[in-house]
Amino acid sequence: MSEVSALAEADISFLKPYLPPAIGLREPQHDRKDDSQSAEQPPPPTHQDESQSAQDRPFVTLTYASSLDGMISLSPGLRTTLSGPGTKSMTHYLRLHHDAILIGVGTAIPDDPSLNCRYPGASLETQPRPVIVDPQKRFHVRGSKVAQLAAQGEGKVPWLLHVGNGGGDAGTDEAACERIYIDVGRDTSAPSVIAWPLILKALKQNGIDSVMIEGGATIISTLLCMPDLVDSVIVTVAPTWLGQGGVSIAPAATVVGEERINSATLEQTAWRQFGADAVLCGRSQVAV
Ligand SMILES: NC(=O)C1=CN([C@@H]2O[C@H](COP(=O)(O)OP(=O)(O)OC[C@H]3O[C@@H](n4cnc5c(N)ncnc54)[C@H](OP(=O)(O)O)[C@@H]3O)[C@@H](O)[C@H]2O)C=CC1
Ligand SMILES: Nc1nc(O)c(N)c(N[C@@H]2O[C@H](COP(=O)(O)O)[C@@H](O)[C@H]2O)n1
Repeated sequence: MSEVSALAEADISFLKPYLPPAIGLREPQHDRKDDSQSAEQPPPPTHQDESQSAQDRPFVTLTYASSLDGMISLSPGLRTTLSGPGTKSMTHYLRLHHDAILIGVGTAIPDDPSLNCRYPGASLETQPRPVIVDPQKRFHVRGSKVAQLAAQGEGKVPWLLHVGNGGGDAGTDEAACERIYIDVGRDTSAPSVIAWPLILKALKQNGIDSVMIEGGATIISTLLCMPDLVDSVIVTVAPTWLGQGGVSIAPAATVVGEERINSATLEQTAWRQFGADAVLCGRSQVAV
C-alpha cells in the first residue's frame, strides 16, 4: 500500500487558500476521499508584494514539521520523522501544487531525500523540480536518491544552485543534475551566501512560478525574517517533544532600539487536525 493517500475534500478546502494561484491545474481527478465536513474558508491567496513578485520571484511557501519544543530533528544531520500518515499525505499534496521543492545542502547530505511527489495520480509532468541550495558544491548528486528517481522517471532532474559563474572543470556528477550558478560579486564578506532575492529570481528566470521551501533549519529560520519574500507558511506540529540537543527553527533575534521584539508572526491563520498532528497555515506578517 502507498505511504501517501489522497486527502479528503475538507482537507483540500482548508489548504487551498494558502496554495499558489494556479491551483486546480494539477488536481488529479480521481482517488479523492469523500468528506462531507466543510472547512472554514480563510481569505483567498494574496501575494505579499504583487508588483514585485509577479516579475522577480515565484510564489513562496515555507513548510516543515515541528515537535512541540520547536525542533525539526533529533540532532544535526539526523533524519527524523515527525509527520504522521495524514500530514505526510498533505506534504505530497503541497508538492503536487508547486513547480519546485527547495532544500539546503545541510538537509540534502544527511537526509538523502527523494524530493518527488508520491501523491496518487501524480505524473512525471506534474512532478516538482528538486532544487538544492549548495553554494560550495558539497552535495554528491551521483548515486543520490533524487538522481536515482530522476533516472527512473519518478522525479525530475535536480537543480543545484551554486555560487559563481560556472567556470571550472565539469565533475562526474554532471549527467545527474543541472547546475545554476549565481554570481554574488567579489566584494562580499560572505562569499558563499547568496541573497534570497537572487535565489528566487534565478528560479523565476528558469520558469519556476511556485516553490515549496522544505528546510532545513538555517533556510527556514532565515526566511521567516524576510516576510516580504514569503507568501504562505504551512507548519505540521507533531504531538511529541524531541528534547534538548535537537535542531530548532529559531529566527534571529530582533531588536528595535534597545527593545527585543518578536522576530516573526503569522497572520490570517487557520488550524486543522490531520490524524494525530495539527497543521497551521498562515501568511507572514510584514512590518508596516
Ligand atoms: N522536520 C522537517 O520538516 C525538516 C527537517 N530538516 C532537518 O534540518 C536539518 C538540517 O538543517 P540545516 O543544517 O540548517 O541545513 P539547511 O538544509 O538549512 O542547509 C544549510 C546550508 O545550505 C546552504 N545555504 C543556506 N542558505 C543559503 C544562502 N542564502 N546562500 C547560500 N547557501 C545557503 C549553506 O551551505 P554551505 O554550508 O555549504 O555554505 C548552509 O550551510 C537536518 O537535520 C534535517 O533532517 C530539514 C528539512 C525539513
Ligand atoms: N513534512 C516533513 N515531515 C517530516 O517528518 C520530515 N522529516 C520532513 N522532512 C523533509 O522532507 C524531506 C524528505 O523528503 P522525501 O520523503 O525523502 O521525499 C527531507 O529532506 C526534509 O526536507 N518533512
